[in-house]
Amino acid sequence: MYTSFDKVKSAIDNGTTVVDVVSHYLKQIEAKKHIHAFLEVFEAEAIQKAQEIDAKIKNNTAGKLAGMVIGIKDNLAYKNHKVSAASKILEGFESIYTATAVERLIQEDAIIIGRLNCDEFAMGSSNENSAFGNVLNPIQEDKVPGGSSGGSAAALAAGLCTASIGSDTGGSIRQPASFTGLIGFKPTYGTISRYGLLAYASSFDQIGPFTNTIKDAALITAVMAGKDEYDGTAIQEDINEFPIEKIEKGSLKVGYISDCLESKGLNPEIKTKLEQTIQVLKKEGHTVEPVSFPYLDAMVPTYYVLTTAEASSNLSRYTGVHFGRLADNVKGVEETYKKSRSEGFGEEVKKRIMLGTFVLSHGYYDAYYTKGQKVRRIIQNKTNELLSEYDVLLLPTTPDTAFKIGGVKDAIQMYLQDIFTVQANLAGNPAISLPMGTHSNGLPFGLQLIGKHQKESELLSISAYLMDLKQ
Ligand SMILES: NC(=O)C[C@H](N)C(=O)O
Repeated sequence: MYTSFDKVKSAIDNGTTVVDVVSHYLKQIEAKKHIHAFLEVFEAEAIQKAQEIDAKIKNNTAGKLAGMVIGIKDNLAYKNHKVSAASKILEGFESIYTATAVERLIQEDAIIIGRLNCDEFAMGSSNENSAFGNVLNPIQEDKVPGGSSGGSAAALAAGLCTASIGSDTGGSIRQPASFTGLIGFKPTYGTISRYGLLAYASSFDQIGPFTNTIKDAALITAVMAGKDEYDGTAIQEDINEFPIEKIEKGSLKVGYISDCLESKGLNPEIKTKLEQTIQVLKKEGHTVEPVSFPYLDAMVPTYYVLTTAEASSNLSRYTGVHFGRLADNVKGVEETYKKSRSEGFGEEVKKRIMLGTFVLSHGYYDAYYTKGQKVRRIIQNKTNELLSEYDVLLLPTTPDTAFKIGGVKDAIQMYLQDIFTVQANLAGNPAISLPMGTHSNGLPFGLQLIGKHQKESELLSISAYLMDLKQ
């Protein structure tokens, strides 16, 4: 019912209260409990906030997001609320501060309705790595919703909030958006402050929204974006708006990455949809050309060498002493750390910490970490070179549609989910997954656009245009 902010606002204009809107979502959350999108619902608090915002609306003092009900991924800090990154090691931990992104949403009167399930520390592509149980894809419940922001995708796709927030290190917003038929937007690295985002791989992590409309994606992202004294890697300017401009016929230069289109693992129906999209764009007079990006094979290895290295360092703070869960009956530092970490972290997280420690270790550092950094630079340079000639790059979001729960057992197979999404994180560019098709198996899938650094308006404008062309 309230699938976009415009719909919420028009209901409010016609006499619906924000309390009504929140109550609607709470009922839906209860009815769809079994998909397990939420780890916690802030029921009483959301109703109370809604009452306050109803009063503000009456007094004409409400913020830009009054009436917007948002779920946040469980790796975003929210003062006096639990945050666990879906890990046992942080079970019961309450945050003592609020992430900048969340704070800015609240400042504009968005209502935070709860914390959303995800893969533990954002490591995964199916949400099966959550320590608190997996999430069902609301489109077909025997399928995964994708990951790591699987709860964020499932909650919005099931109609449990107006929008949701996730984080994207290597595709964690775009891949679940593709699997659930949503828009998933990863802005340029640094557009949104990472302060209060539980770090996985700091030079990759970026917060972003899941929405049903481009207008909502632009609005929410702009609210969260802009400089922040708590994150030195954040953009140095204030951002008020990402205006959506009209795209004129024949004005675009689109490069489609032929290596992705020809990739062996790509589902033929996704390939066909991409080819059709290319034809539609050409018919509208745009320049659409194949471009070569010959590093597809290097993408996943480079991503996993570098992100695991960063993760091994970032996750060293979870000792059971400073944060979260302390193992029972332990003596001395070594035993305390060992037992708390062994019991607190899940298998995938442990695997990545070990891999990251290995690639950073003396003797292997140059062979893996330094080499990985060099390849990253080559990928960045090539991406920028292509985007100096084209407005956007067009490629699939995922090789296939959502898979069966438990259906992908092989780690490499799981990592290959990210083959088309990690380019934007390695290069830092903004990228978006747009719900462009439905497969004959009944599942949605997305197409992806990669834009120029800090040109979110341009990317969102082209996205809106492409989604309109589709209809
Ligand atoms: N976090 C992400 O962006 C997802 C990616 N599949 C990973 O496991 O690293």
